[in-house]
Amino acid sequence: MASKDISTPATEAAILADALPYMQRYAGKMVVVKYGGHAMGDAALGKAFAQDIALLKQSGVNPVVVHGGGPQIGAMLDRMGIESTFEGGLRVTDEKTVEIVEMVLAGSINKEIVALINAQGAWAIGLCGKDGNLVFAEKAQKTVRDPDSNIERVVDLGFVGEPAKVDRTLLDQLATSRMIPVIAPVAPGRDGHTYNINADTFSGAIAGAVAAQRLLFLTDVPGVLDKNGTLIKELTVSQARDLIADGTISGGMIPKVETCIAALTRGVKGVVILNGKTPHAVLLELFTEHGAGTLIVHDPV
Ligand SMILES: Nc1ncnc2c1ncn2[C@@H]1O[C@H](COP(=O)(O)OP(=O)(O)O)[C@@H](O)[C@H]1O
Ligand SMILES: CC(=O)N[C@@H](CCC(=O)OP(=O)(O)O)C(=O)O
Repeated sequence: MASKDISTPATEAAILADALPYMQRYAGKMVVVKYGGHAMGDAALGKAFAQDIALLKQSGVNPVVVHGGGPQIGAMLDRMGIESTFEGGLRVTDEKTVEIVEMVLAGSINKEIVALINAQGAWAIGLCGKDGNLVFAEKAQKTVRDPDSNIERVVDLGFVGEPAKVDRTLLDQLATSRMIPVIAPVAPGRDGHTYNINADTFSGAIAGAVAAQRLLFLTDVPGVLDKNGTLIKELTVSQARDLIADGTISGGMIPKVETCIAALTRGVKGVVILNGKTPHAVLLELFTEHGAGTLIVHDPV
């Protein structure tokens, strides 16, 4: 049965009017939106995302988009017959793999998102860590704890980087212009190599450097789920650490939650993991009372 449209001019006006205090709260502030590879791929959802970003800028907010593309990199590596493995949610990245990663992230996906946003009458500009000295990487040092034996071991992830330095100059300049930065998570190291940085980690570093008002993670699940698959609406830092330690949070959710914790420590005001498959998830989260997903908060003092 088709759903009945119950909106009237009065209810539509009320929705717009209700958005006013939220718009005022975020006006002139930086909001970092991490657009995960799993949230991409559907044309209607992509358009809704682009409309949200364009509307944020139009209303005086300064959105900074950082995107992923893990599944898309995986598909390209498959096509090229290159095997790929993960350790603790991070892709082990050799010389051949980092070339493909840069091509897929800073090439095709970055430009697709820029084009989507610009199709909404906005001015998006595609960047990666290399542009304007935005981000310098250093080789990631990663230890992984085996959940069965509880033994920690050091893993060599190859050309996987951690953001070591973020220079906000370019982002500040763009914030005073009509431009919306769309950033791919690859960055140069001081050693001249290109490094593959997990997009969650990268977005956390950007959000920390600009002291973002909000850091939103758009993914393919409603938020952090408990062992029964039920959404956890609010999670303290210690509860989040416990869920990683007992294996409830695994795979790609690990860097996301670790980034949330680090971002809070760096002074980001609020971090939320939410379902990017909900149309207009960004607008609903920022400009209405219908915020969804998991809000990560400091431990009570
Ligand atoms: N406790 C959990 N709650 C929700 N998702 C989880 C949890 N543990 C692991 N995951 C996995 O994390 C995935 C999201 O991370 P990831 O695949 O990196 O997405 P993205 O591409 O959006 O960054 C989910 O699709 C889910 O499979
Ligand atoms: C080191 C590392 O794992 N890098 C990620 C970068 C892309 C990413 O993080 O994309 P999502 O946000 O869609 O997962 C990768 O190679 O898949």
